[in-house]
Amino acid sequence: MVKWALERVDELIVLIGSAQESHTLSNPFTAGERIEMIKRTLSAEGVSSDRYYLIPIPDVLMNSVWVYHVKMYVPSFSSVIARNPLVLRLFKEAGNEILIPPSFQREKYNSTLIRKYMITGETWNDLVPKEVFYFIKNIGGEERLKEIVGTDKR
Ligand SMILES: Nc1ncnc2c1ncn2[C@@H]1O[C@H](COP(=O)(O)OP(=O)(O)OP(=O)(O)O)[C@@H](O)[C@H]1O
Ligand SMILES: NC(=O)c1ccc[n+]([C@@H]2O[C@H](COP(=O)(O)O)[C@@H](O)[C@H]2O)c1
Repeated sequence: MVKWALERVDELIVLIGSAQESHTLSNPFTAGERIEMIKRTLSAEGVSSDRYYLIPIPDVLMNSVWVYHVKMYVPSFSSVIARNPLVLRLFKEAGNEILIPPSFQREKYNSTLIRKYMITGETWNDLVPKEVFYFIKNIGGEERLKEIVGTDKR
């Protein structure tokens, strides 16, 4: 997705959404951990860090003010790249230009499914970049998820 975007824009701002969340089933990793995973992957892929920013954005309770909240955290930008329907809707209503990237085998690369595999012990190493796989292994990510959902056997 980042490579697709960088073919179309000079500089990319990657938002780390729901940045306040961690240690939950849907967002098991801290914003800082997510930043590390993305940075390690992009570095291994030869993407220069001069071309992107990684900016954590906590959620707000009111969708109608979210775009203005995002704008407070990021440098000025010319267009928005997203697939999430709510994100597209909110930026469109705020008058921003939208670019919708293609789906890259979304049925296979599905975070909800990958987290499920981490809990059930099914193979997930081929569903994430290897830098992400080793990072999650090293921080005990699978154990964290299993403990959160209460399936850890200890
Ligand atoms: N294979 C893909 N092709 C296109 N866009 C993708 C792909 N995978 C993720 N995305 C986009 O990247 C963003 C993050 O997706 P990701 O699956 O990591 O988290 P998510 O949308 O929170 O999913 P989940 O709810 O399963 O955790 C989403 O906007 C999604 O549309
Ligand atoms: N009101 C809000 O805080 C608000 C609104 C729209 C999107 N978001 C965030 O944007 C992100 C969108 O995620 P994906 O692009 O990964 O689907 C999520 O983290 C979501 O919580 C937050």
